[in-house]
Order: sequence, then C-alpha cells, then structure tokens
Amino acid sequence: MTKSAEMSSETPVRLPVIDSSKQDLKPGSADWELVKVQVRQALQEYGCFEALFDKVLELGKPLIGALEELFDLPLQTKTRYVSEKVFRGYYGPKAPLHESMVIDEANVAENVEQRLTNILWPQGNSSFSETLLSFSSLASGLEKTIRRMILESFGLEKYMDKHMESTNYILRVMKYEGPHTSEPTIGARAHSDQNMVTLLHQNEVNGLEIQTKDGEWINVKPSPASFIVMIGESLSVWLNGRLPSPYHRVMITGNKARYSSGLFATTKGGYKVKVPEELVDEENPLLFKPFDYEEFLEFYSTEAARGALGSGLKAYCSV
Ligand SMILES: O=C(O)CCC(=O)C(=O)O
Ligand SMILES: [Fe+2]
Repeated sequence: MTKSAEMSSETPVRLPVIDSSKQDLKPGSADWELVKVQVRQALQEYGCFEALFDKVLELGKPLIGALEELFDLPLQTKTRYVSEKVFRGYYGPKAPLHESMVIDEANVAENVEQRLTNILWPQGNSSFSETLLSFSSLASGLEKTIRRMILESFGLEKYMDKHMESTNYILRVMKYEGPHTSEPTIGARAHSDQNMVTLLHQNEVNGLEIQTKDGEWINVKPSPASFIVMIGESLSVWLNGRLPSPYHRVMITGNKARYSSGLFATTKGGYKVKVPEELVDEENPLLFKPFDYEEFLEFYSTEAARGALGSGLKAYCSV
C-alpha cells in the first residue's frame, strides 16, 4: 500500500480535463459534438475525467460551510438521521477518519428538507437545505448532459427517457479527519462505485486516487471549478462492459479535514437494468443478466455477500 502510494505521487499522469461549461452546450451543436467525443475517449481510457464547470465555483464556499455545520453537530443529533433503506443514513465516525450522510432523491426540495434538515434541526435550517439542493441540482443537470452524450456516442439515445425516468439522485456528503501525519492514511478503501454515474466535488484537501488500466494510481487534484465524473458498475454493465468503471480510493495526509460531496446517479427500485439488444451480437455476447439495483444493494449489504462477490455488481449479475 505504502509503495503504491509513493509511486502515485511520482506519476505524471493526469486525468483528462474537459470543459463542460460552454454556454451553448446543446444537443447537436458543434460544441456538443466536440465535448461528446472527448467524454467518450476519456471514459474509454480511464472511466473517469475532470469536468470543468464554472457554476460550481461559487457554490464551493457555502457547500463546505454547510458540511462543517453538519458534521460539527453532536453525535447524538447526527445519529437521529436514519433510514429504513440500506446504505442510507448517517455513517460514522469510522475509525480513524471517516463520517458520511446519504440521502435519496437529493434534487427534490421536500425530501432534503423533511427527511434530512428537519431531523437534524427541528427548528429548521433553510440555508442548509438550499445549499445542498443547489449542489444536487447543478450536479444532476451536468450528469444528464453527460449521460446523454454517452448514450449518443453508442447510438443509444432512444433509451435516454427511460434512463432519466428511472434515476434516483443520491447525495453523499463526507468528512475525512486529517490524520496529523505526512504518511498517507486510508480514508476510503479501493473500490469501484456500483451505481450508474458519480460526480464528486471536494474542498482544497486532495486525496482521491484513481487506478489506470496499467494499475498505476493517479493523484486527482481537481480545480475548485470542477467535478470529477466517474462511471459506476451499473452503467458499465448496461453497456455490456464497453466502458470501464474505475477502481479508486482516498488517501489522506496532513492536519486539515477533507470534505467531499458525491452525487450518485442510481437506478430506482422496480426498474431492471438490462443490456440493450443493440450491444449484443456474435462478436459481443451478452455478459450480464438484467438486475434491480435496490435488490442488489439489499443483497450486497451483508458482509458475507460482499466477501463472496468480490467485485460486486458484475459478479452478482454475470451470465
Ligand atoms: O471522497 C471522495 O472523493 C470519494 C468518495 C468515494 O469514492 C465514494 O463515496 O464512493
Ligand atoms: Fe467511490
């Protein structure tokens, strides 16, 4: 672990950076077609890229302020936030570093307000709700653009409405305590995301690392005006393996806390994720069976299943 962390600090490889802020980024425009090609290339190679998106810059400060306010609450307040669904609610503090809160349908105002904010602040906290909502709607808007580009790049845009109708935007906000050492310390173990597409934004404390096809770890140093965009296993499966979902981890050093926010586009329960017939032929046999993401999560939530499945979703639904 230490060895590869050292290697990563020396590697000059950088994630592709794609300007996604252009005013007229409308389907069919020249800019759209250009960005679409860049997105497809980056995802093919890394399953991931840095999307410059000016509008997120001004949200940075209020967002980090909201996360500080949230994680500074007493533990007995934070643990009031629970959910009957797996992988939602409050997690932590996990030794030694990590806490997080996860909420469903984070782009829906009433949901954020009633299910999260009012539980933590019974007297209300509208600026907190508004800040989280602004982040979720900005990120989900960009996610839609990117999803459309990906689908178009495979000639599969006719599935776009179905994709959007079945999407649940989950927000996960995270705090990693600084370990007070210059030795890289694990904040999040190496994993690939199991959902469709992930968009990440962080404060100035770096730590995210992405593994390349060659097994090298890239240190991600995002601009404050960007999102890191990553393909999850669900989309990789839907595309019959055509795009990779990258392995990544978080390594923390130093004294400052790292805050990050992730918008996870997932598939609602009751919808099957099924490889489109256009991607299956003699040369490309069907690799994955249709699955329900929420059923998968239920199954995956037990320690034993995680051990048995190893790589997660792909093992669960492989033909
Ligand atoms: O904190 C980050 O930047 C990444 C977190 C992550 O990989 C995850 O929540 O799946
Ligand atoms: Fe992740």
